[in-house]
Amino acid sequence: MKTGIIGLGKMGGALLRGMLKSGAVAPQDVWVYDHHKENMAALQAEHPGVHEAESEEAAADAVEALVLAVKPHAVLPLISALSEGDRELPLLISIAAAVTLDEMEERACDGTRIVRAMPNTPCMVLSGVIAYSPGTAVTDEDEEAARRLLSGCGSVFKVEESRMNAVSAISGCGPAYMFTALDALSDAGVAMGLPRKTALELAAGTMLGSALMLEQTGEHPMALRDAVTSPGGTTIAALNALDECGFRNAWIQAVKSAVRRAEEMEGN
Ligand SMILES: NC(=O)C1=CN([C@@H]2O[C@H](COP(=O)(O)OP(=O)(O)OC[C@H]3O[C@@H](n4cnc5c(N)ncnc54)[C@H](OP(=O)(O)O)[C@@H]3O)[C@@H](O)[C@H]2O)C=CC1
Ligand SMILES: O=C(O)[C@@H]1CCC=N1
Repeated sequence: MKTGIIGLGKMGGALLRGMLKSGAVAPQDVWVYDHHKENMAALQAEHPGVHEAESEEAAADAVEALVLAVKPHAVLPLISALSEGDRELPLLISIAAAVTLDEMEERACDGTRIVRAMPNTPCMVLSGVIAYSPGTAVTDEDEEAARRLLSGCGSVFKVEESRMNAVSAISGCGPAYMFTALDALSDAGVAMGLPRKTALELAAGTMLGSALMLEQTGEHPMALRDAVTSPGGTTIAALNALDECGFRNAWIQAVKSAVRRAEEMEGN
């Protein structure tokens, strides 16, 4: 399917690279547009054949599906601009946090098909998590097309739009929590005398392995945790210290803060 993307920043770049790497789209079927020429040049160097559109409108005219990967405050003005002259738009996939389907549909011509999605940066390595909600004009065929495109980059989940801020706070922002946890754990290793590189490799390998183990065994995380925790041993001492430092509460407060921030951003 001919696919476009407007905004080739951190998330748009990660998503498109994932789609290209997985073969969900072929380079010659891709049109990109970003204010920053260097973003397009970098992508074209990696994936020769990708077309550089002359403008946002040109990208929209060239494709069957168009991903809007601009910052949240830029999404509605972009949809208004694209809709000028009653242009019939391709299937739009917006990945902006805190911009609702209602707001987007209001800016577009009647019948514009819009999917709201929330990906995360691991899409770049085909291990993303992508949630989506279809807008009112989206057909089953559109939904299937969007799923096909996105599923090249990772696991795709359909969610109620009312859940999108919570999803965003878990999986959209989640890589930032994981990287912070990895840095903290490797710092701890360095504090205990390990070389930085070794500490980070141990921490990252452990995070990856634990996530795979959870996925592949289907066990509850606490059952898997118990298997590590020897009575009177070292793990329970560490877990006790995490509890004393408010570890679980810190995660809950982090997610609540992200949701609150998304609510503040909505309508702005
Ligand atoms: N980063 C992430 O992990 C995630 C981000 N998102 C969402 O993805 C969207 C993009 O985020 P992110 O990639 O981090 O942001 P970036 O700022 O890295 O990327 C946005 C890019 O789009 C460009 N741009 C803005 N407006 C236009 C326009 N009208 N035409 C062409 N290019 C334009 C920007 O240029 P300029 O800087 O000049 O405006 C910039 O290069 C946001 O809405 C965010 O909520 C969703 C999930 C995860
Ligand atoms: O920080 C943000 O607002 C965006 C949305 C989810 C991840 N990054």
